[in-house]
Amino acid sequence: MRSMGTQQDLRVQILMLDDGLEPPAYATDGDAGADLRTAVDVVLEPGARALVPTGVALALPRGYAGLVHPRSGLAARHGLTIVNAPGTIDAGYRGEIKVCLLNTDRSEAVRLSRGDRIAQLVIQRVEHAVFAVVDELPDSVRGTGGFGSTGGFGALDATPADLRSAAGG
Ligand SMILES: O=c1ccn([C@H]2C[C@H](O)[C@@H](COP(=O)(O)OP(=O)(O)OP(=O)(O)O)O2)c(=O)[nH]1
Ligand SMILES: [Mg+2]
Repeated sequence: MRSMGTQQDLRVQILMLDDGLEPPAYATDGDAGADLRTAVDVVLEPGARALVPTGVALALPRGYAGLVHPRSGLAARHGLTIVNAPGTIDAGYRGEIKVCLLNTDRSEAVRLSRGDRIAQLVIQRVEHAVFAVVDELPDSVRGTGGFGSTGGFGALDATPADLRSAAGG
């Protein structure tokens, strides 16, 4: 069932730069992402990428961002992903949303036709920080540990060869 919107839904103005395409829409009620369509036919050879126009421009309210995520079905079936996933659409951006698609499949080309749903736009609230430079940060349980410090993948200073031999390879 396609969502018709409720009173709580955020109103976002969109401009269709390509009248022949369907506007972004949530495929079923409650979906997080509204599907974006390609405005052009595209063939992506194995390993190739392309910046694909969607024919859509937005005016997001300040305090929101649009995140352009891959679609999991295309990813699982064809290896199609987005190079900069998730792409960030700033509230102040009024240009066309474009999607930097990448075919990660090693042997098959991905063929997309104008109007195909290629990505999904998740609109989220975002904080705008005021960065306060300090001399010392407050303590925390994690501290400075990162990059696998909680275990499972070897230590940060391990070489790729160490990691392979730890993995039995
Ligand atoms: O997948 C994306 C990512 C970004 N954009 C548009 C909207 C966004 O507001 C603008 C800038 O994106 P970003 O900040 O990620 O790119 P940048 O390389 O930092 O460019 P800029 O210097 O314009 O900020 O480009 C897209 O159309 N698709
Ligand atoms: Mg930027």
